[in-house]
Formats: sequence, structure tokens, C-alpha cells
Amino acid sequence: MDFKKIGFIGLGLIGGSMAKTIKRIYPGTELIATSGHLSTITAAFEDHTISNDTLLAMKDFSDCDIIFLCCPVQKNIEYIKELKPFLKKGCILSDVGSVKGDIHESITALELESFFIGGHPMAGSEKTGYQAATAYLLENAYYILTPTAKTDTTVLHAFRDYIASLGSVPMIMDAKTHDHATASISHLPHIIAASLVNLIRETDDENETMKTIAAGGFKDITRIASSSPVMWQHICASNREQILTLIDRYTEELNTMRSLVAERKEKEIYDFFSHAKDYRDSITITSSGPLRKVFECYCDLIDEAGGIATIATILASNNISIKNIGIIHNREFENGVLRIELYEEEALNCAIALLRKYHYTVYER
Ligand SMILES: NC(=O)C1=CN([C@@H]2O[C@H](COP(=O)(O)OP(=O)(O)OC[C@H]3O[C@@H](n4cnc5c(N)ncnc54)[C@H](O)[C@@H]3O)[C@@H](O)[C@H]2O)C=CC1
Ligand SMILES: O=C(O)C(=O)Cc1ccc(O)cc1
Repeated sequence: MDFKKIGFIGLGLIGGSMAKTIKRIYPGTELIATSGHLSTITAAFEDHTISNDTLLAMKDFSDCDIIFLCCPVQKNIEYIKELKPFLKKGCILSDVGSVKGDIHESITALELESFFIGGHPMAGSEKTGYQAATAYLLENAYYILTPTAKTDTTVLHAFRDYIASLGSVPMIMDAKTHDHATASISHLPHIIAASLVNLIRETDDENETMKTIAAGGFKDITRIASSSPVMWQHICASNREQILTLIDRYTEELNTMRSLVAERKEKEIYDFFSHAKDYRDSITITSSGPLRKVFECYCDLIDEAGGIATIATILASNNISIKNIGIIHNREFENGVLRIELYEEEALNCAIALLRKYHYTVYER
């Protein structure tokens, strides 16, 4: 299937990243977009991602082969009604929203099932807006597709292959399974992060002692509390039932822990953390998705001129190619450490053994 012209309604972090990815991989595809703000359209026109430089009406999307709805979830649903009269025959209507049940209900009510394939890239960040969009955000990320009962199989496969050609990893499932899973692994965590931040905001003293000394753990677990409030307001309204069930289940979990602490049940408290650790350790951590495994180690730099060159020479003279190398400073390595990325596991293991042989301190994570 040849997708020559693609439209975006909403061009923020996700819509903008989709558009930039498509332009990178298929520079000949014409992309058009509308958004809440003209400045977004101007920016995307000026960087040559889209071909229009004004806000568009729904009729302007009538010759698109694919239309991606990329606004907050309830706004996407509103747009479907407005778009209906202008969908050309064979156009694929899709979305990138974090909730799928609601939009499928509207699609059914509007008898648009043959046009619609729901979508949800499982990547993103706490940032918002076109300025945060990148042509690589969705690379290697799972991209869930939720077809309708009336989606043509050939069309579904063509769309799935197109998503794969953009570098994401398509996964087909039904809307209910999607909403149940995302309520657990995404929606509840965002609620917990925000509630934790609000708790600290409300209980901190006038010197902001808590905010000042907030350690890495607090920052790690609350990064997503910086996400768009309007986006999360829409998600909570749209996946209401699943989220309510999860909040109840989580409240039970907290109450159980509360009782264990109150009753000083040391063995059970140990088990609580130990079970969590084992399960968390079993979750593969990759930089942005399921495919990319990073083969990296961290090495203390000896403070002398040519320190990096010495390490590079040791590796090169043993036929180990370096994929990436650089000094990083973070919470864990405040004074800086050399991050070395290799191409494969065997090379990583050899590099670690070699560097240790030369008395470097090497950290694996
Ligand atoms: N932020 C993330 O990490 C992820 C978000 N999503 C989903 O992607 C969708 C978009 O989210 P983001 O790109 O993060 O948000 P964003 O805030 O970066 O962009 C939203 C876009 O929708 C437009 N918009 C908002 N209200 C509008 C209105 N009333 N009329 C016209 N345009 C309007 C904005 O102008 C902007 O172009 C949401 O449905 C969200 O659930 C999916 C995966 C990850
Ligand atoms: O930044 C993060 O870790 C996220 O969790 C981003 C995110 C937000 C919403 C989604 O529907 C999917 C991914």
C-alpha cells in the first residue's frame, strides 16, 4: 500500500515525533497537520516536516491516505465526528491515544469501523509540545494496534508493516486488554507519581527541606509527574473504570504494607521488598524499547592526560570496537565516569575483563 499523503490532527510530542519519523524515513510523503496553536504549525512548516503553514479545517484532510489523531484522548474523539464527512474511501483513520475503549465506542457509534485502526506507541516522555518531538522517539518502542471487527486484514497488515518500517514494534491486541494493561503499567504509576509529589508539596516546611534534599529515588519515581496535566485529565476520564479498580487494588497493597509495619512483621516486610526487587530486576531495561539491548559498562578514569586514549587503545589493540564513549556525570557517578558502549555482549565481557586486568575499576549495571 502506498501512503502518499498523511494528515495529523494534533502535532505535539507524539504527533510531531510520528511526523518527523515519517519524513526521515519517507521524505517523499506529503504531510499536513493542524494543531491547537498556529505557532506549532509554523515551526513544523519551517523545519520542512509539513507542507502547510496555516491551521487546517477537517475538509483539508479529505485526500489523506492516513490520518493520525494526536490530541488528548477526549479531543481525538470529538474530532472523529467532525472528520466523518471528509474521510476518503480507503483512508486509514488512526490515533495515538493512551486509552482505546472510549474511542472504539465512538467509532462503532459513528459506523466508522472499516476506517479505524487504533494505535498507541508505548514510548514518550514527561515533555509536551512539538518542540520536544524527535524523529527517533518511537524507535524500537512497542506500538499497540487495536483493529475493529470490521478492519480489513490486508489493510491491517499493511498498516502494521508501515508502523514497523518506521522503526517501532507493532503489537496487535483488543481495546479492553490494552486499557487493562495500560491502567496498571502507565495510568496508575502516573497517578502515584503525582500524588507523591503533592504529598511532599503539602507537607514540606517553609525552608523546603524535603524539596532540597530530595534524593535520586524520589526523582526517579516522580519524573512522570511533570507530564501534561490536560493529557492525564483526559486519560483519567476515559479509562475511569479500569483506573478506579487499580486505585482500589493499590490502596489494599499499601494497607497491607501499613499493617506489616505497624505490627513489626520483619520477615514479611523483607519479603515485600524482596519480591519487588526480584520482579523489577527481571524487567529488561533498554534505552527506549524492547529491541535495543545496550552493551555498556562504566569505568573510573585515571586522572591523567590521555586517560581516554589509553582505554581506547587497550580495547582497539584487542580488536574490540567501541560503539560510543563519553564522560558522564550523574547522581550515581557525581565525579564523572567513562561510559563505554560496545556492539555486542561478547565484546562487553571481553572489555570488562581486559580493563580489570589493567586495574581499572569497572562498573556493570
Ligand atoms: N506524552 C506521551 O508520552 C504519550 C502520549 N500519548 C498520547 O498521545 C496524545 C498526544 O499527547 P502528546 O503529544 O504527549 O501531547 P502534547 O500536549 O505534546 O500535544 C497535543 C497536541 O494536541 C493539540 N491539541 C490539544 N488540544 C487541542 C484542541 N482543543 N484542538 C486542537 N488541537 C489540540 C495540541 O495543540 C498539540 O498539538 C494523547 O492522546 C496521549 O494520550 C501516547 C503515548 C505517549
Ligand atoms: O515518560 C514515560 O515514562 C511515559 O510513561 C510516557 C508515556 C505516557 C503516556 C503513554 O500513553 C505512554 C507513555
